[in-house]
Amino acid sequence: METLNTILNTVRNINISSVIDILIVAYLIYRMYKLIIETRAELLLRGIILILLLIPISYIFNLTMVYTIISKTITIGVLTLVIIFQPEIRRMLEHIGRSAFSDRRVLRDTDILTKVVNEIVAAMDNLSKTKTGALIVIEQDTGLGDISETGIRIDALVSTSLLENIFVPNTPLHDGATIIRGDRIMSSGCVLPLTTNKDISKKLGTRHRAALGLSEVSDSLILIVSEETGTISLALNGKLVRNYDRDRLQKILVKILTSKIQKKQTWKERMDQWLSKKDRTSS
Ligand SMILES: Nc1ncnc2c1ncn2[C@@H]1O[C@H](COP(=O)(O)OP(=O)(O)OP(=O)(O)O)[C@@H](O)[C@H]1O
Repeated sequence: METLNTILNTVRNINISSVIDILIVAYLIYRMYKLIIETRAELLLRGIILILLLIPISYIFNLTMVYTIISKTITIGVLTLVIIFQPEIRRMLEHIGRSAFSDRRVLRDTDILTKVVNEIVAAMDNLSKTKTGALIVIEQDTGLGDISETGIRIDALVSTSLLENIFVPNTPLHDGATIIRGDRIMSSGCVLPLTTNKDISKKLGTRHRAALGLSEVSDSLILIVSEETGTISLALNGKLVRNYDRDRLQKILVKILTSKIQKKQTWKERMDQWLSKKDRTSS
């Protein structure tokens, strides 16, 4: 009866700020869940949930030793979690920042986007045919200013011939990654963070590990040409997909980058686009 009264009292005390409070916490938990699921943190999270479940169980069944150990180590546990989940927490905060503020790094014009993609894809295709190792990063919402500073500043319009030139073996810029922001090549010879994922194939060398590493801590699209096989791969959100041919690469890049544009368009921009399309078809 007492429990029922407590529940009723709590329900009676719910006001608009409690609802907002609950919604914010639910949203944060949901984002955290989405980021953790299918990552190396997923198994860890299951283990933690299991340990947390042991607290009420040990309390109910009077398992004094288990209860004392778990409840006493929980504070250290929280600190350890922050350290272990650091990349995931970082990604979550960046996601929240991204949804809150619009960014101008991403291409907003579909015509320019198509042109930039065409130039990149043609370069990737040629580099693949000549088995020239290459690492190209297309920056999205996560700013890569710090990584760009590890290389040599270029600041030139994206073009197939320039990209091909950059990766000519034994030239000063060929080592490391080339970073593209919008329709410009920002810099080349940049050093990317290597992945710490122990599950990836031993056959993959540092170029692919560097691509995966950056894709784990940013939303960039990272393209790789293998020097050994000429294979084209794409790293995105901590995953590496291999064996792209020219057509598939073109399609996937346009698809991902266009969806970014659409997400970022304001209602006014969408309306203007719709009206201009309508004008074109009626004239
Ligand atoms: N941290 C890094 N950031 C950027 N580029 C890197 C990094 N580490 C290595 N690279 C690039 O990768 C090259 C070495 O590639 P390696 O042969 O080890 O990789 P791989 O994944 O086996 O690729 P490939 O199939 O082309 O041989 C280096 O010469 C350098 O250009």
